[in-house]
Amino acid sequence: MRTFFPRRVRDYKARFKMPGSQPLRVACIGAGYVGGPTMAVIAAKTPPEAVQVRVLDLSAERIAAWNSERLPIYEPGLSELVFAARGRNLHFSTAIDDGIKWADIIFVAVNTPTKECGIGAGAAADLTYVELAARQIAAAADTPKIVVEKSTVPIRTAEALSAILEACGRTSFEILSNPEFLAEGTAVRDLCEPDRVLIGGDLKTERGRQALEALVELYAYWVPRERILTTNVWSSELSKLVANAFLAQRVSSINSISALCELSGAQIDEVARAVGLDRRIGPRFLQCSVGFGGSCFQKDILNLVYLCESFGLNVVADYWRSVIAINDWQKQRFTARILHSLYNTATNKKIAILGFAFKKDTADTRESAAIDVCGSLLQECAKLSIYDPQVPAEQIWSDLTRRCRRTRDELAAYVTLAATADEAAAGSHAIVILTEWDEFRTLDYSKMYKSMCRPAFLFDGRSVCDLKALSEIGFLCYAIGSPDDSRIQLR
Ligand SMILES: NC(=O)C1=CN([C@@H]2O[C@H](COP(=O)(O)OP(=O)(O)OC[C@H]3O[C@@H](n4cnc5c(N)ncnc54)[C@H](O)[C@@H]3O)[C@@H](O)[C@H]2O)C=CC1
Ligand SMILES: O=C(O)[C@H]1O[C@H](OP(=O)(O)OP(=O)(O)OC[C@H]2O[C@@H](n3ccc(=O)[nH]c3=O)[C@H](O)[C@@H]2O)[C@H](O)[C@@H](O)[C@@H]1O
Repeated sequence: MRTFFPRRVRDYKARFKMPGSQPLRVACIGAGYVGGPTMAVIAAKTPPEAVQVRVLDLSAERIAAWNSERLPIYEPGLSELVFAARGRNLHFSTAIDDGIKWADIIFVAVNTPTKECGIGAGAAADLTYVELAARQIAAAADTPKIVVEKSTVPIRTAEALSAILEACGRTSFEILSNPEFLAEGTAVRDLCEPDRVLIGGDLKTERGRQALEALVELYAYWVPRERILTTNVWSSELSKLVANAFLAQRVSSINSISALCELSGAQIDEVARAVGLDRRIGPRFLQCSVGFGGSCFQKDILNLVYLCESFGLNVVADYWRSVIAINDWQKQRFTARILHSLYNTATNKKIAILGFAFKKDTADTRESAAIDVCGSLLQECAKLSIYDPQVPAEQIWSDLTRRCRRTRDELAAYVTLAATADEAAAGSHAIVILTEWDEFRTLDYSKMYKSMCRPAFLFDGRSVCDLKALSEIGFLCYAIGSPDDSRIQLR
């Protein structure tokens, strides 16, 4: 059989124990939320004699953090994995060219944000970083490589990658698509026990099949074979966008119904439970909220919309665009409700913001609903006291200065960062819950109430509170999807 890759790539799993055999060399360009945890799990799940992993990034600061005691991202269970594998078969480095030369398999897990200018601005994916990574690989590689598209990319990006690599490189490349489905906050669990691993490859050529099999073998160390799905490259690329679009669509669907519940007397949790018990629908992703955030849902739907439009499928594009429209509306609706309840003026009123991350168990704030809600309240000249258990202060300042287009000094008159929820609430007119951190479920709300102005309001954007208990304490409450507290002014 003709072989294209070094011997250690073929059947390495069976051979690694043979004297003189070398481990498979895996590199990853991009040490972010995906590259870091994914490589940590590969290293943790494979014997060092069989697999060695290098994570590469342009950012010296990020790499230094991965090599330190304080990792650059917060993810439950991650530090334990990294500390155990680091130096054994997991290495973090800025020596990108070296890493490329060294590797057999190179994952590309760089960022693919929404384009900010030019054709497709505001919708298409910006593939600058992917292309740069491809050019770096082409320039440095001198032996055959398997290049794995891990970043989320538009359909047919592999074709562009292949063209760049083949045109500029001195060796041959095989491109695989292997999109990542981990969710932040549960990344380690998702990677260790994935619902599926999706690998797209060129099934028509022997070389393509060999590359695909090498990656399957790598995952097969810990993922049952039946959960490793192989498809053609285009199906794999598109499946990732579609999976995110479907998830986001569920959140927008339940959020749209939350508005109806508030006006009609139905209770969103009860509706979601009743609907989700139908096995055809299922119970997950039916939690109403102030709006979905995170770096990917909006960007990937926009990407899908752009793709549909470029194929002339405008009705399909409009359908998916409405998922984002509902999300934007939900955030605006929530903020408007706060304002109306506070007698239509928030000027100089202290408001306690509990939670700034886009979901619990992460310090990530990308596209967090909190940024929009806080930004709108600041436009109303409210004084915000923000508490989040994980998000660093610098991140909050950076998000708010960008959102409000004001300097930190200008904002400092209106924003303070609190060290505890109690501190944020003291002297405030209202508590606003924007992230579903577990600790917000068990706060001493009676104590907080005593330290607040009267009437004391609580706006729950995440359904974490027991509204009945809070009402008994004396709070005037509004929770998304719950029938309105008749004591609150609505218009
Ligand atoms: N964040 C998430 O939960 C998920 C993200 N994804 C996708 O994975 C990709 C990466 O996302 P994140 O890890 O969140 O991004 P990130 O922004 O956290 O990390 C990307 C890293 O790539 C580095 N980088 C960019 N160009 C480089 C180059 N040429 N050479 C070396 N390093 C380079 C950046 O310095 C950065 O550290 C995106 O396409 C995203 O859509 C997929 C699933 C989940
Ligand atoms: O491509 C990606 O980046 C990832 O995007 C999401 O993961 P993530 O954004 O980390 O987190 P989710 O748990 O999906 O939550 C996204 C947003 O939806 C919100 N959400 C989620 C579920 C729900 O029922 N209600 C709800 O409002 C969350 O609070 C959060 O703001 C997907 O779940 C991952 O499969 C995917 O890999």
